[in-house]
Amino acid sequence: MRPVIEAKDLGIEFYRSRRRKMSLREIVFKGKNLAPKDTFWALRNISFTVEQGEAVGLVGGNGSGKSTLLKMIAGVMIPDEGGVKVRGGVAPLIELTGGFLGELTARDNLYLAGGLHGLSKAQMDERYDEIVDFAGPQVRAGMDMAYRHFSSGMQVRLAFALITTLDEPIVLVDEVLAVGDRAFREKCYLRMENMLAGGKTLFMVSHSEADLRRFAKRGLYLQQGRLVGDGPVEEIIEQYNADADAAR
Ligand SMILES: Nc1ncnc2c1ncn2[C@@H]1O[C@H](COP(=O)(O)OP(=O)(O)OP(=O)(O)O)[C@@H](O)[C@H]1O
Repeated sequence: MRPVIEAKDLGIEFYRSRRRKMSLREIVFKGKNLAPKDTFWALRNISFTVEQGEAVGLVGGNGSGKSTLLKMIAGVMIPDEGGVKVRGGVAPLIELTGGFLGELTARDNLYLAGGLHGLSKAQMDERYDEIVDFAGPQVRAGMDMAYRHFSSGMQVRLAFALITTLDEPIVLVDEVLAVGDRAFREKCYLRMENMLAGGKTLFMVSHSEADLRRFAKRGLYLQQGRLVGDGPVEEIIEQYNADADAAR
């Protein structure tokens, strides 16, 4: 079977700071910015494949490139080198805002996001109650409010309820789950287990060993933008912990 995610020599370069303004002298004499390009590779030479139904946990220190990798798989960031092929749609929960628009009501955001993932208004009507029930009574009470007035926990509740209700075969989950309260996290865990049992592919970022052990069979380990580990999740956690201990 062909892999559902196929990253090949993936790389992305970022500016460390905003490009500085050109000086008058540069404009007059050169017409171009003489400052050296202050960039770095947030990710480079990243290659891996994920098969359908796999549960992969991505680990790495702060700033190692985890969220950036998720965004490239989701297609919201474009690599500067190499590429990532994704077969089948992706439902990403990668930022608190979940790509939702702050000025629109939560309800309009749901329909808009559903539409982006190929669901018609009638299909969203059918799923609306299931999504909002899962998100909880506070969210239901706020569905006609501008999304930006939602607390961060409420935002995650709605975004998680939505992405796990879509039909997309690949689900990406960033650390955002940590924002939910305990009762909600437990509901999310059950839903993630059901999704995996149903054959969906899960790609998650987590700093929680318990979560990684519970959901991921395989681990990928990023260190300063390089993929330094790919194997059974238990071994990857050990490798990551050993490096963290050595760095202390
Ligand atoms: N749009 C951007 N422009 C410039 N630099 C960026 C941009 N997005 C991320 N970075 C930088 O790229 C690096 C990787 O960031 P990323 O958010 O992917 O790390 P992470 O592993 O998810 O970190 P954390 O565990 O703290 O969430 C960091 O140095 C970050 O400052």
